Amino acid sequence: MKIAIAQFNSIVGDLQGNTDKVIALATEATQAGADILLTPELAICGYPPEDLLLRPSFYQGVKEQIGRLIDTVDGITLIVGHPEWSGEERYNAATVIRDGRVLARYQKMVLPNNEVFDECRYFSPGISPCVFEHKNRDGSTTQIGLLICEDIWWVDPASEAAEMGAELILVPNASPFHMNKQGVRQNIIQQRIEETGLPIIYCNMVGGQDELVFDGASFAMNKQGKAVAQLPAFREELAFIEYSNNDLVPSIHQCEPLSEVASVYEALVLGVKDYIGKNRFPGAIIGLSGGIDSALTLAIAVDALGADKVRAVMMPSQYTADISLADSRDMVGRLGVQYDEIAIKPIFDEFLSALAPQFVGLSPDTTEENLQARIRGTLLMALSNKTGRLVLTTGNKSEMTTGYATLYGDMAGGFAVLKDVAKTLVYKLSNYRNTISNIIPERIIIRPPTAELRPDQLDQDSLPPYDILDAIMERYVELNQSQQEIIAAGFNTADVLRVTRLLKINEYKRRQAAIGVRITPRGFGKDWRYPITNRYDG
Ligand SMILES: Nc1ncnc2c1ncn2[C@@H]1O[C@H](COP(=O)(O)OP(=O)(O)OC[C@H]2O[C@@H]([n+]3cccc(C(=O)O)c3)[C@H](O)[C@@H]2O)[C@@H](O)[C@H]1O
Ligand SMILES: Nc1ncnc2c1ncn2[C@@H]1O[C@H](COP(=O)(O)OP(=O)(O)OP(=O)(O)O)[C@@H](O)[C@H]1O
Repeated sequence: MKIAIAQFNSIVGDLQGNTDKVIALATEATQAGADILLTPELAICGYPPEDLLLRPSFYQGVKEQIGRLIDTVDGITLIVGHPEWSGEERYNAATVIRDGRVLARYQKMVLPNNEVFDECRYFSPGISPCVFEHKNRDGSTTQIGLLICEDIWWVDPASEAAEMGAELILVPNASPFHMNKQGVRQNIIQQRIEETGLPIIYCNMVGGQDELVFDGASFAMNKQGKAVAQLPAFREELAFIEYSNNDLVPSIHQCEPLSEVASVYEALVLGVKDYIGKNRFPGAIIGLSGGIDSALTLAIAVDALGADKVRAVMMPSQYTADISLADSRDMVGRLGVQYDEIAIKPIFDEFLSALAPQFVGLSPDTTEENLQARIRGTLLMALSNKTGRLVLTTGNKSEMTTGYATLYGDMAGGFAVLKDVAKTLVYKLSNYRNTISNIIPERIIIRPPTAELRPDQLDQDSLPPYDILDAIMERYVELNQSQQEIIAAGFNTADVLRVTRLLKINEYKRRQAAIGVRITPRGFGKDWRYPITNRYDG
């Protein structure tokens, strides 16, 4: 038996387009001699469809596409995921289609409702395992167990399928990327294999969907828990795996895993590519400052979209150092992107003179700093309106944590590329990208970070050193540790209180921030729901 795994990039809500893709993949797999085609979770509607799942008409559209698949797909057993409205209940389902009829339908039994998942809002859990019979070409049969994504993270669904006689388990998935996720998945599958003694094929979707990036990286493991196939991460692939003598046979698909920094870089590139592409923007615009955040954002945008779709704008003020201008020119020269320089001093001076009567007797403070950031934001948004291109914001996770960014200033824009990337990781990613080709000038990487909003300003004057800030942030935000636990781990009390206080008082900024790619187990997106009005310290 030859099983095809289609790790493909669906678009949420594009019922017809996704179904067209499944039909094309089924044709290709049939021509290659495959007996079964396994596609990802909810392949027909994309994942996560969120509140589209509350609309009855959505299910009607899905039903029509399933009808098309039943009528069209021929000569192969197709396993396809879709939402199902049955009686009073909605399910996360997968249907097995063969020769113009439905062979089996499975309703996901374990619904994830943590991290970025909220499937209990939409679906009821299924109650029956699904094992269907596959007729082999030699007349023998194989019993196949079908589970969906979260099911395989728990003991019972796989064990129940095994008890019902399954000889092989197939799992469609929509499992989003975060750092170190693939190792976790492989361990989980190995545990299920140990418990059931059955080989497992894990087919994951690939592509960006708003803040989530799905990395694909589908794989298959034999009865010994040994990988017999490993598909690539972050790109589509149709792969074939043989099942014979009651086990999966080693295949030619053996992709080496990416390093952690490479996988984060690829996730950011795919996240930008799909957000811009799937939302049909003609390109992107970035404010380029000569600092590392905008330099890395520019590199990612060019890798995602191509140089011809990216435009960089340098907007010097009286505080802009000569090296900031020189390094910006150097970088755009290396990349070949369209580059403009717009001086903001005349505009800044006009604002200050308009406000002079109101500011009499008041000394300069962050007001003037923020004005500069807001002038830049206004100019970038004007270019966005005129060209249709999306402004990419450049703030990183350390800045999002501490509120070190200006509302309607450098926070103005549609997609925050580095929103979940700590500043220390910004450096690692920049160095990594330069190992592929040297596009970020060295001085941008080694100079101390500065907002250049007043004379001789350095980030480190306002914030703890980034290695300390980032470590406290990870413990508090991602690991849910308390202030006391972080202090007990050896961090300076004043630093811990400062970072956690800044985090708390800047919740309002995060609520108004653009979405961005999630690359950690806990980003400031779907999985971060803190109250703004909040008296809790701890
Ligand atoms: N709880 C709340 N709910 C709703 N709104 C609230 C609020 N608290 C304040 N606000 C509003 O927000 C305003 C303050 O926010 P905002 O105007 O953004 O200004 P603010 O946070 O005071 O200042 C921006 C900070 O970011 C730094 N910065 C700016 C630009 C770039 C960079 C960089 O290096 O990347 C750093 C800058 O040096 C400064 O320290 C208040 O005036 C008030 O109107
Ligand atoms: N002179 C400038 N020209 C164009 N854009 C700018 C300029 N200064 C700041 N920006 C925009 O505002 C963002 C915030 O930058 P700022 O320099 O204040 O802090 P930063 O966090 O150190 O960022 P970076 O490392 O990119 O400089 C920049 O990433 C850039 O997009």
